[in-house]
Amino acid sequence: MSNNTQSKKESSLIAENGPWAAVGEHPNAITNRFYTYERVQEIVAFIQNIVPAKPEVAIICGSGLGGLAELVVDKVVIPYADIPNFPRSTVAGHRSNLVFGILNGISIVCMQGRFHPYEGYTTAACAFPVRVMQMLGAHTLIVTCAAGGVNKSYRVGDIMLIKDHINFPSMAGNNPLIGHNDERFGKKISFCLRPRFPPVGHAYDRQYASQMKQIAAKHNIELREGVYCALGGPCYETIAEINLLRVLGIDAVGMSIVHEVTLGAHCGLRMLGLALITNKCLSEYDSTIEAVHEDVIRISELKANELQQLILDFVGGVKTNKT
Ligand SMILES: O=P(O)(O)O[C@@H]1C[C@H](O)[C@@H](CO)O1
Ligand SMILES: Nc1nc2[nH]cnc2c(=O)[nH]1
Repeated sequence: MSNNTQSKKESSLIAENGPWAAVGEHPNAITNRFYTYERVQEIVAFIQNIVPAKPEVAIICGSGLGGLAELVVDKVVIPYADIPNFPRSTVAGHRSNLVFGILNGISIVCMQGRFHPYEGYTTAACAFPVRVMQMLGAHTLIVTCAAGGVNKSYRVGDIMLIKDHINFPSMAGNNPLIGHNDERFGKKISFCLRPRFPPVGHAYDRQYASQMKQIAAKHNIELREGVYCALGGPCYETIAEINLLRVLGIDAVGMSIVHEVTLGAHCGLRMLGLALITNKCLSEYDSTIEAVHEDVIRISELKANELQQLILDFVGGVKTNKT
């Protein structure tokens, strides 16, 4: 290859990938480049060809919680593997399907299986389906997950309404919005397109939270309310880490949600978060009980009905809100 051809090849790489593409770069710098607006549009167009109906509510199912999709009627299931450039879930308890249909009278899209940074995906790649679902028409996002109970009063099987989160990966410089800020993502609000510095202080919608509390009370389901924090995983926490999280006022710990909610806030979605406490976090050195993923899935499946009931009723209420 001539020097000229080589340098042309390098400059096109740089144009597409940024200044360090030809020489390698720090992994934290690899963020939102692959799922460009155009690539997301292609994925949206592919899906709309199969499912023309607009979903109003998007739901992301956590570990062992994908059974919710069984309640969807007039269902269209698109395996992630069939969608160009869509990642695959590689974790037990996460199927890899995008499910469309009607839930309690409202048009929904449900991710049966999410992506986690510990699977090797960037936070931007993990969360980009949020943008896909918003561009398909969703105005509301429900995120669910399995989590460890950090709060000592929490019991296995409790459901926690997520009031707020601590995004540890972002605090360490790993946020899905790092990189080019494409203002075409999301809808225009007042005079401002999606901002470079999106506020996330009210990412979890307070009105949705109070509706969820009423629904839980109606079903006699005790609902906790607390702060979720995401760590990178895939290790569960050390005892010292749990003790640290407790000092910080964190109630539940997991490995997901925060990057999805970040993109959801960026594209103007109203959001609700529910965490199922699948295990108590260890805080004594003489305890022999460790968190294991098999228990996480077992408890999720055991408690899925309660969570599904809450979501079913909530989705019905979203419909009422819209009319
Ligand atoms: O996808 P979620 O957050 O529900 O899954 C949690 C976090 C890890 O993926 C896994 C650990 O057991 O469960
Ligand atoms: N990080 C983390 N994620 C979880 N997901 C389910 N349980 C746990 C836990 O104890 N820690």
